Amino acid sequence: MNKFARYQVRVTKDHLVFSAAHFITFNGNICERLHGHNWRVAAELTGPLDENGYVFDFIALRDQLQKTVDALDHRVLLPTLHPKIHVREQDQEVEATFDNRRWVFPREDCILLPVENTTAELIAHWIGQQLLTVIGSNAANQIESVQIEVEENFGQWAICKLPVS
Ligand SMILES: Nc1nc2c(c(=O)[nH]1)N=C([C@H](O)[C@H](O)COP(=O)(O)OP(=O)(O)OP(=O)(O)O)CN2
Repeated sequence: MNKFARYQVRVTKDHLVFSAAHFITFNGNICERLHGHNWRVAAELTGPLDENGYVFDFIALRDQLQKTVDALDHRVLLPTLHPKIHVREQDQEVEATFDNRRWVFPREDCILLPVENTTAELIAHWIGQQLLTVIGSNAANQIESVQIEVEENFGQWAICKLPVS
């Protein structure tokens, strides 16, 4: 075996897609209108081979990623760390405000994400963190990094690579 070889596994599937609504701010004070995308997700893990000759079991990776994707599907994505979009949970509803604009959604239709803006990059970051909490490096695997790719619109991908300590 070549000791300098590096291995990766990558998973992407037609069903690793979530349909969700969001709005972001950009260039300081511009806030988009609420709109939706069919976001496609791919994951890639890097690390040494285990006794099976695996970096990580594709099937376990696919199934874990599917759980996170399903949690986002048919939801409104709201950022809880945005400096100007204020998100408040109230009984059965969630209220979001930005300057003099206000949106109210049923609580169960929303997912509140601890991100500063629901950009594809920060959604990819959050998905990567979710994956790491479950499959993080341990005795059974020695994953070195997790890379999540999120396609917001055809051919428009954001990629977040998280090193595993
Ligand atoms: N690097 C990033 N760039 C942009 C992001 C992002 O998350 N990361 N997001 C946006 C907006 O969300 C924008 O709404 C993207 O929507 P999209 O539908 O792709 O843009 P268009 O309006 O050009 O597409 P239509 O198909 O014409 O609706 C922008 N940039």
